[in-house]
Amino acid sequence: MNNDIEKILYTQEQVSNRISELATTISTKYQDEFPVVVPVMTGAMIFASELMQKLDFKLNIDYVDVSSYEDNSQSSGRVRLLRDLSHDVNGRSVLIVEDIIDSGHTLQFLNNLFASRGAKSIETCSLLDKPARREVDVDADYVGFKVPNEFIVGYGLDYDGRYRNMPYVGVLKRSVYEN
Ligand SMILES: O=P(O)(O)OC[C@H]1O[C@H](OP(=O)(O)OP(=O)(O)O)[C@H](O)[C@@H]1O
Ligand code: HPA
Repeated sequence: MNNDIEKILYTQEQVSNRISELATTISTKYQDEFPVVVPVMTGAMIFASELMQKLDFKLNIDYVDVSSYEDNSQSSGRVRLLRDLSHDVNGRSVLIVEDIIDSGHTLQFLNNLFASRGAKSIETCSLLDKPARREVDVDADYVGFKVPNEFIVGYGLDYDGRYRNMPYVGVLKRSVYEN
């Protein structure tokens, strides 16, 4: 285990098994929908690539890149769209794929954006949910795991651009970000 990690919350095997369960649930729901699936870069890329391979229905893959964490561990509440969709979502079902819902600002911003463009339905699948930190009233429709109010890294989640490629979900030691 990486020295900066306090503890492992979910191993690679546990995460992969949960992703399979999520994919089965979502596949039942989306058989006739032909949705646009929208991973939110950069954090969701590792989870989304595994999830999307297990989704068993017709879909388009797109992505957005947004940013709200300017000082690396605190949400600014101001979400910036760094890369927009290439698909028109007017009249389409949209499935947002996130790595984590924390304050909820990112998800609220994306829900509003896609609703304003006339999406037929908007749902979210997030690998992790940290409900203790919610600042706005949004929730994911499909959640892999609820996590405690700690700073989480691995499986796509970063601190200062690092740890995204760790093949497990872990808690970052406070000493790494509290100085
Ligand atoms: O619910 P919130 O408080 O908005 O936090 C969740 C968002 O924050 C992180 O993204 P970040 O902006 O750090 O970019 P990244 O995906 O490139 O790490 C994470 O990947 C989510 O998209
Ligand atoms: O706990 C977290 N870890 C990494 N990125 C995040 N973005 C929001 N919350 C987190």
